[in-house]
Amino acid sequence: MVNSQIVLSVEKISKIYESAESNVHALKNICFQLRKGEMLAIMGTSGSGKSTLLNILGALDQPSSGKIKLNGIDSNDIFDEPRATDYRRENIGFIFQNFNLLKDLSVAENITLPLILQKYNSKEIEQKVNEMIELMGLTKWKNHRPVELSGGQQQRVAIGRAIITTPPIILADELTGNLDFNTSTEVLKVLVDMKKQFTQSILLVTHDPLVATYADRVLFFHDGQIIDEYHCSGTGDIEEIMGKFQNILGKKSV
Ligand SMILES: Nc1ncnc2c1ncn2[C@@H]1O[C@H](COP(=O)(O)OP(=O)(O)OP(=O)(O)O)[C@@H](O)[C@H]1O
Repeated sequence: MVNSQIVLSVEKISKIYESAESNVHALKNICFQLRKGEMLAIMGTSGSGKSTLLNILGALDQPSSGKIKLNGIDSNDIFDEPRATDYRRENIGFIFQNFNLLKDLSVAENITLPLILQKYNSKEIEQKVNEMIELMGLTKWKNHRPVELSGGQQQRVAIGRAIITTPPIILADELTGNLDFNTSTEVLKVLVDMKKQFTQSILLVTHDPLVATYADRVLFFHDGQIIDEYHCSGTGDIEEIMGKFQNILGKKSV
């Protein structure tokens, strides 16, 4: 359930990439909020600023102006190392298109890592990891290495790893980009189940309207701005989302 608590507040974020030849205004006064338990999808044309936004939310890059507040922490305080690394570890779970699992570690060990980094004790670690592996339907694969798993199974491991510490926010970048339709559907259902079970807040960037139908809300980006919004409450209409996306694609050629 989405509740009224605001987890992430993006306040007038702008980003200008400066170079000798020209300046690129990649984000222009972006404002939005994410509530606890909400899944928000960001869709947009190529070059509309999605990766720039993800980098800023993940404390990998600084905005030129504006600020973000995550779980009450003001972003102005977090962009310098080593604080940024601690901030990421404590507040953000990442899910990537290419899974980014550690290839020499087993499924269980990959899921364990964030708990070790956050200094959970060994009893808690064992219990949490076993529970997560069961929830993800990966019990049979617990001691296998990622290379022995299908793409969908690997992405389930990545979801388990991102959510195991129930961070304030999960950032997902094209999480179905390497998966076929059926596997994407299976992975998205797992993600939605996890979201409900842990009241987890998730922001995902996607080109895939199927992904957006599972979100609670979609923000459409074009040329560094939010130009449309769609409330789907987890049962979005793929035709309607496609229609809005086509509209943005049309704007691109104007
Ligand atoms: N490091 C950089 N230096 C200069 N310009 C950049 C840099 N990174 C991105 N840009 C520019 O900023 C704008 C937004 O880029 P961004 O990568 O955020 O878009 P995107 O929506 O993620 O695109 P795509 O869907 O193609 O990945 C683009 O015009 C891009 O060329």
